[in-house]
Amino acid sequence: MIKRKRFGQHFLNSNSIAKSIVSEAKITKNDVVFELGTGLGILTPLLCEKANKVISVDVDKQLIENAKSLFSNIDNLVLKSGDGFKTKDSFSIFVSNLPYSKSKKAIEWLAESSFSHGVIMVQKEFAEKLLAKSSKKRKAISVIADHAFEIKILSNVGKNNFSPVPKVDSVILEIIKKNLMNKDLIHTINKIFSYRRKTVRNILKQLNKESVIDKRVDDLSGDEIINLANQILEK
Ligand SMILES: C[S@@+](CC[C@H](N)C(=O)[O-])C[C@H]1O[C@@H](n2cnc3c(N)ncnc32)[C@H](O)[C@@H]1O
Repeated sequence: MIKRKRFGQHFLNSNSIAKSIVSEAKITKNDVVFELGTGLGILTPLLCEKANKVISVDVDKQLIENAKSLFSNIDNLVLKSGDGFKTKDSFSIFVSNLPYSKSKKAIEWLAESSFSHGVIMVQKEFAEKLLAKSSKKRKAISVIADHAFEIKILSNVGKNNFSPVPKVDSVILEIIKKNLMNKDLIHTINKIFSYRRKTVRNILKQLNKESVIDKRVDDLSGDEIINLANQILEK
């Protein structure tokens, strides 16, 4: 099977890590689990054992065909090929070893989606960005993630647990939904960070609004950035 780099196809090869991801997801028989990226299906049957229903999507048709024949005897599994970020399905728990190039998109999409909690595997550097506390390291995605979720590091995963071996190590995170965000708010937070050297007064002036605050974006707390974004969005 050809592994396609552009789809982030580094498959987990450790059954014990797969088991611990599924156990950390705290799935009950009332839950609908959404798995983004079926891959070779290391997590999929384990999720089905715990859940009422599992919807597993992979952008790679070949992988879905493969999973359909492997898991034809599992009756609470729905396999779909396509872009998982375009799903209209509702779910209570999200589980994914994310394709790393789509991590930012995944966090923004999850911030807009209504669900209870999830377990995700991300590149170590991306996890550090999400959890960055100092304003220098903080990015728009750190503020979005902090507003949308409570995030806990569950464990570190070395690169040798994947085939083919990627260049980077990974981290497993628990994400618990705190606030539902909309597209406009997410877009505005990203916009604010494109002006990070400017003061609040100057940012708002540019948008025909007023403020007496002379602090720069880097000097604002996460909550202050959310408030500023909401002020910008006010009609
Ligand atoms: C890091 S692999 C993980 C696969 C498997 N869950 C595992 O743990 O080994 C990421 C998977 O996501 C799939 N993928 C990439 N972009 C996607 C998208 N937009 N929607 C659904 N699946 C996607 C890739 O084809 C790949 O199978």
